Amino acid sequence: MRLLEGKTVLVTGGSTGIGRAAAIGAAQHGANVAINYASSDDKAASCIAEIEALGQKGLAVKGDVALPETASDFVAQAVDAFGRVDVMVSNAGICPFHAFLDMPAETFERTQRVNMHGAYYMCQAAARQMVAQGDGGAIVAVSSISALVGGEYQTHYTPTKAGVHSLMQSAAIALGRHGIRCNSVLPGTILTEINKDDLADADKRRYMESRTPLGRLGQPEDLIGPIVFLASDMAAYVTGAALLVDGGMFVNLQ
Ligand SMILES: NC(=O)C1=CN([C@@H]2O[C@H](COP(=O)(O)OP(=O)(O)OC[C@H]3O[C@@H](n4cnc5c(N)ncnc54)[C@H](OP(=O)(O)O)[C@@H]3O)[C@@H](O)[C@H]2O)C=CC1
Ligand SMILES: C[C@H](O)[C@@H]1OC(=O)[C@H](O)[C@@H]1O
Repeated sequence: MRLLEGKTVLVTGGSTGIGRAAAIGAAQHGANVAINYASSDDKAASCIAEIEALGQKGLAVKGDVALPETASDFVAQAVDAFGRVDVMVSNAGICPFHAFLDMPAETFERTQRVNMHGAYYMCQAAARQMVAQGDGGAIVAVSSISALVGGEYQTHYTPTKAGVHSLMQSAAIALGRHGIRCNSVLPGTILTEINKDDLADADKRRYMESRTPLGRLGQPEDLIGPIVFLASDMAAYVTGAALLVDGGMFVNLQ
C-alpha cells in the first residue's frame, strides 16, 4: 500500500542519512519530494536521481536552515515546482561531539541555530503554506532519544532535541484547528555521517550495540516506516506524539 500517493513532501537535510532515507521512502510511497541540504551537492543530486527513478518528481534546494529566509525560499520553490505542501519532515541537524567544560561558544550557538532555530523556521514556513491551502497537513520532526536522556559530549545537542520534541507538542496545539498534525520521531543510535567518527571507536560501538535489546544499531531505513506512517492519513488522529525508534535502547536500564 502506498501511503503518500499524490502528496508533496518536503525534507530538510535530505542529502544523507535519515533525511535521505525519508525522502526516498516518501517517493516509494507515491510522493513528489523536495529536499533541502547544506553542502553535499553530489549526494543531493543522487537522492533526486533515486526519487526520479521511482517515477516521482524531485527537487533539491541548497540552503542553511539556521537562516529564516532558507525556510521561506525552500517552501516557495517547492510550491513553484509541485503546487502545494502536504508534509514537512524537519530533519536537518548537527552533533559536533565536545566536552562541556571547554565547549566553544560558537559550537554551542551553531548547534542551537541549526537544530532548534532551523526546525522552528522550517516548520513555521510549512505551516503557513498549509494554513493558506486550507486542507491540513502533517509535520514530522526528527528529534532523538537524546530529548529524554543525556550525553557527556552532547550538552549543546541534547537540549536542541528536547526543544524539537517540545516544539512539536506546542505546534500540535497551535495548528490542530487547521487540521495540521505535528509529531516527532526519536531515533536511537543510527549509523550515519553524524556519528561516523564517534563510532569508529570499536569499544564505543560495541557498548552502544550492547545497550540495544534488538542487538544492532539502526540504519537510516529504519526510520522510513515511522516517518511515513506519521506523515500519512493512517495517523489521522495522531498529533503531539513522540515515537521512539531505538531498538529498545531507552527502556534498557538493566
Ligand atoms: N544518527 C543518529 O544516531 C541520530 C540522528 N538524529 C537526528 O537525525 C537528523 C539527521 O541526522 P543524520 O541523518 O544522522 O546525519 P547526517 O549527517 O547523515 O545528515 C545530516 C543532514 O543535515 C544536513 N544539514 C546539516 N546542517 C545543515 C544546515 N545548516 N542546513 C541544512 N541542512 C543541513 C546535511 O546536509 P549536507 O550533507 O548537505 O551538509 C545532511 O543532509 C539530525 O537532526 C540528528 O540530530 C537523531 C537521533 C539519532
Ligand atoms: C549523534 C549520536 O550518535 C546520535 O544522535 C543522537 O541524537 C543520539 O544521541 C545518537 O546516539
